[in-house]
Amino acid sequence: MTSDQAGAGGGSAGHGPGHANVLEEILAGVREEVAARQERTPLEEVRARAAATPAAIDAYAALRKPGVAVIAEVKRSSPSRGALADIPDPADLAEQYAAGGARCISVLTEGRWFGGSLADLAAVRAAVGVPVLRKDFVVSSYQVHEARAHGADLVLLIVAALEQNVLVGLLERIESLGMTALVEVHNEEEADRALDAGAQVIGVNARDLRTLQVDRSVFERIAPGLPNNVVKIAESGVRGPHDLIRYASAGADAVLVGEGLVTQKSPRDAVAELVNAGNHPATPRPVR
Ligand SMILES: O=P(O)(O)OC[C@@H](O)[C@@H](O)c1c[nH]c2ccccc12
Repeated sequence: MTSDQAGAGGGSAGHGPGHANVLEEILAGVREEVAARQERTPLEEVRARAAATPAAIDAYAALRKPGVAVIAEVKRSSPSRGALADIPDPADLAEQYAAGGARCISVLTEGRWFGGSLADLAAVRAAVGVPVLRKDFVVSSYQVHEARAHGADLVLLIVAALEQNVLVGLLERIESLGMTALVEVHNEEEADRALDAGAQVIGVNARDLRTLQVDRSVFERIAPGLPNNVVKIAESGVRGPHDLIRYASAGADAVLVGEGLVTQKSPRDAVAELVNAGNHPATPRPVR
């Protein structure tokens, strides 16, 4: 077993009874949590809060600036690795990321598996001026309105979790609220579905959410088939500048990094090291 496969429950992490894979198990829990929140706070109330929130930042423009962008993630734990870091003050961590030059901050808001919350999102939003991503398993427009109400500029949509018509509907909802959708794929078929849906920002996750295995070559396979106007984000498996440069060589506009930052003594310095590698003249740039 490699270190990427180790963690809570070992190789069978997350395979609960009645679920074909980890993603299905997470989604079942998320649907329950969303229903419970919607009982407490009706959609109309969340909509009103979203409407009263300052306008979203243009994340597409931010991610297309020169140099490989670093998207730094606030991540306490994960199904594959278990507990990663305490993070008592997510706003402080986000400030360190921004000071290190992060172009964007990703905040896990899923609670059961990743230890995140919407309160973390709001705290990070209040602390930094760069775009903020709601990283969660979004399956309903209720969650999109929640994202905006807590200050998100970007919302993750995972193609493997969504029927095509739902993917299209959620993407339109995200854009209608002035936000940007980060559409996550893991294979060619999902990439085609993301493009068909109109995605402008596509994340290729090296981790298969069904099995939790990491394969960094997935980005190299999929990225060359994406049009130049699409922002290409390499997600997962960045442990240092070497991985960023490898992803950049395959056309990455940005890398999304969680574990490789939260486990560092100085997250600020760790981000700065990646940002410097992404700005280095020898680091390949995407062809426009
Ligand atoms: O910790 P890593 O290997 O740097 O990975 C970060 C990010 O890619 C990962 O957290 C992630 C990518 N897609 C997701 C979807 C849901 C939850 C988490 C994720």
